[in-house]
Amino acid sequence: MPNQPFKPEHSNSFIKLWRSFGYAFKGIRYATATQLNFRVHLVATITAVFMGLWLKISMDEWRWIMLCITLVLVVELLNTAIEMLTDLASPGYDAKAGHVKDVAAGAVIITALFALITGVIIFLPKIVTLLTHAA
Ligand SMILES: Nc1ncnc2c1ncn2[C@@H]1O[C@H](COP(=O)(O)OP(=O)(O)OP(=O)(O)O)[C@@H](O)[C@H]1O
Repeated sequence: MPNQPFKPEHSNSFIKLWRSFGYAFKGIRYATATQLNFRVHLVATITAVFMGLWLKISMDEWRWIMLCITLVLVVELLNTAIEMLTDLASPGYDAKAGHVKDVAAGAVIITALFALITGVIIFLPKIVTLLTHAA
């Protein structure tokens, strides 16, 4: 039926919950397949986790790294959703549509800078110590 919101049928609440997980992972798979930026963030995430294990960072430092990873991935997913919604609502040129995308991109940059600075603060002194001891 046209103009009716799509609502899949659910026989019980467990199946409803299970399907919600499925839709969420479908969204993450879609972002991974279509968004280069999201794939770059995933590579950065894996690199940060391996560096954390290699450099034996403290539990407190792990908390900061996990916060950065979560923030960066969540903001990138929201940015992707905003971009897609903007393209749906405004397929042609519209200055406001451009501003919407620019503002969302601004949120990604701020989060990525926060993650970068946190990573430098945590990892750089340990790498310098390793290198000076190796020399
Ligand atoms: N409909 C539009 N009207 C006006 N300006 C737009 C429109 N769509 C995009 N823009 C401008 O072009 C920029 C890039 O848009 P685009 O949709 O290519 O996003 P992107 O950041 O390159 O993301 P991706 O490459 O992941 O799709 C936007 O930030 C905005 O400034």
